[in-house]
Amino acid sequence: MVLEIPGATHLHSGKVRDLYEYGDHLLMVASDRISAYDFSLEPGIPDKGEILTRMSLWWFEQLADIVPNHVISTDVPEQVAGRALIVERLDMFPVECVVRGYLTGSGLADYAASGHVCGVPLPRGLVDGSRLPEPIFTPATKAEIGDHDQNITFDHVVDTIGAEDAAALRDLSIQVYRRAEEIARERGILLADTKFEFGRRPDGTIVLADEVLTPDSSRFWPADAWEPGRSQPSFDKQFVRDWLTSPESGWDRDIESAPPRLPDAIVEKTRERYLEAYERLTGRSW
Ligand SMILES: N#Cc1c(N)ncnc1-c1cnn(Cc2cccc(F)c2)c1
Repeated sequence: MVLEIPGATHLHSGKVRDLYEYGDHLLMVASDRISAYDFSLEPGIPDKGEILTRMSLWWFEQLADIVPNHVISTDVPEQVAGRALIVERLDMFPVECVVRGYLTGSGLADYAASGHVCGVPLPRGLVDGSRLPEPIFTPATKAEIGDHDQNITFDHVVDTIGAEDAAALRDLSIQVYRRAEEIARERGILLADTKFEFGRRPDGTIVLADEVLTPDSSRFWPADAWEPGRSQPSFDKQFVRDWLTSPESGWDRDIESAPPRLPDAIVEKTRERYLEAYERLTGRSW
């Protein structure tokens, strides 16, 4: 459901966020929607959009010394107060800048098939959840709605945007990941991987855009439950995943039907996990 927002023209909707033209700028709106197993679930998680917007803002502040960002203002229309940002309109690079510090998901699948991820060779013997010797840049192409991003090689990025910008995005992405991973780990959260989007200003400056380092753009794992060799619990989505895959939900993931509505208890526990992630990372109380 696209909101009618005075002064804003709807541009694009993702699974959990919406983008609007807003004068000379853009309005990026985070919904309370949550997605799992490639479905947008019902109901939304109360305050999720605001919690993740505040988290993203906090990260932009922590990273401002190493990379400029696109945030212009938080003075947004009343309808989306707290869960939207006015951002600078940039010329976006058509690359999902993924950095992985741990091996799982599509990275693990590529590694199992080839010993490489996005053309990057990895040591033998790694398992689900293994920490990588060094964080790796594993870019992807932006998928169409409903499709998965496609992992690509660095050379493909060079062919797409040129060698200078490709190297700049790689180096910036890894530098930002390293800083964020250390901050999160000190607070008991493992930043397994994350996805950045960058754009360019008319003067050529490369700017960190989109949302950053939220549980929607990253894998957040509780550090005290980390155990390589199996699937790691998600910091924020594990209650949802466990309920959906339990007999109680009656959902059969294999027949690709839409999942049932989440029970209130699961919604509330999930809201508390987003709050816990926000308060632990930022040190700020909600
Ligand atoms: N951020 C940013 C941005 C910018 N600062 N300038 C120009 N374009 C974008 C832009 C275009 N698509 N997206 C992804 C996106 C974000 C939010 C909600 C969505 F539905 C989809 C980002």
